[in-house]
Amino acid sequence: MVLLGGYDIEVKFGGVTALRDVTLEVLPGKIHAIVGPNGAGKTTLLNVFSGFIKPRKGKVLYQGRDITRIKPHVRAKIGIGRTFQKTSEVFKHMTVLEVVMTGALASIKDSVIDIFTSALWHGPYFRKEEEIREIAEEVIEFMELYEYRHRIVGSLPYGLQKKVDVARALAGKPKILLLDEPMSGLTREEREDMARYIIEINKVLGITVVLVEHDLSLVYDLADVVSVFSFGSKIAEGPPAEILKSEYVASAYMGKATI
Ligand SMILES: Nc1ncnc2c1ncn2[C@@H]1O[C@H](COP(=O)(O)OP(=O)(O)OP(=O)(O)O)[C@@H](O)[C@H]1O
Repeated sequence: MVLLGGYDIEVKFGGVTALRDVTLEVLPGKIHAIVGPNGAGKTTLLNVFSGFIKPRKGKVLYQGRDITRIKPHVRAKIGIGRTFQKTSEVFKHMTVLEVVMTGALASIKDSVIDIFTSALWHGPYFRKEEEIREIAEEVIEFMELYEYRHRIVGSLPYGLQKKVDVARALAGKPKILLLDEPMSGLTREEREDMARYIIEINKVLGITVVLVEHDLSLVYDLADVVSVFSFGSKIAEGPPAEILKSEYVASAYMGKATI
């Protein structure tokens, strides 16, 4: 059964068609990479999956349910987590622990902490905060961020900021994690480190991963399936060993290195 699927998706920004009749199905347990040149529509598709962009046409199904009109925070609650290309300005001023705790809020059943209730009776409020902190601490441990947990995110090197964003998304206990270029701007060593976490997230935690990535050699090593986008359309899909060697795909990259 398909875990998350977009069907005949069309997105336009003014005169620009960012996605044209795109259908993409993500199977559970896989690492599904999305590649393509700049402006191909990769981030737009992640935004459609996570609910930040509503498609003009088409629908999004999650575990067989139509979620096309469901808001991003609700999608996070039902198991669709995501990271962003850039760390948000808000998160930059918070500590690592605080940022990861905001992610954990999504995994708590009733995450709206009711100030009124907490003023009357401290029990539920503190239990929830404790639960949130526990989830955050677990994820911080998993991502090996312990020594940085009280550091302000904006003061950390870029590679660590990317790790914090992955940790924030993981704390929401997603069933599927949408990673938007988690390795861009990282050093070779940091990229290898991030690749290791992605494998662990998938194999150890059992989380399905959708990975938007420019580095084709990493995709070759990591992904079970790769979808290639060009000018808003999906032009190829299949196992990386087959797809990334095709002449057609190479020409879509217009001279960019393939494997
Ligand atoms: N908010 C927006 N307003 C206007 N145009 C947009 C917006 N977001 C994306 N676009 C346009 O839609 C097209 C697809 O963009 P998108 O960011 O999805 O591509 P991408 O494949 O993720 O590229 P990159 O690899 O550079 O991140 C591009 O032409 C882009 O300029």
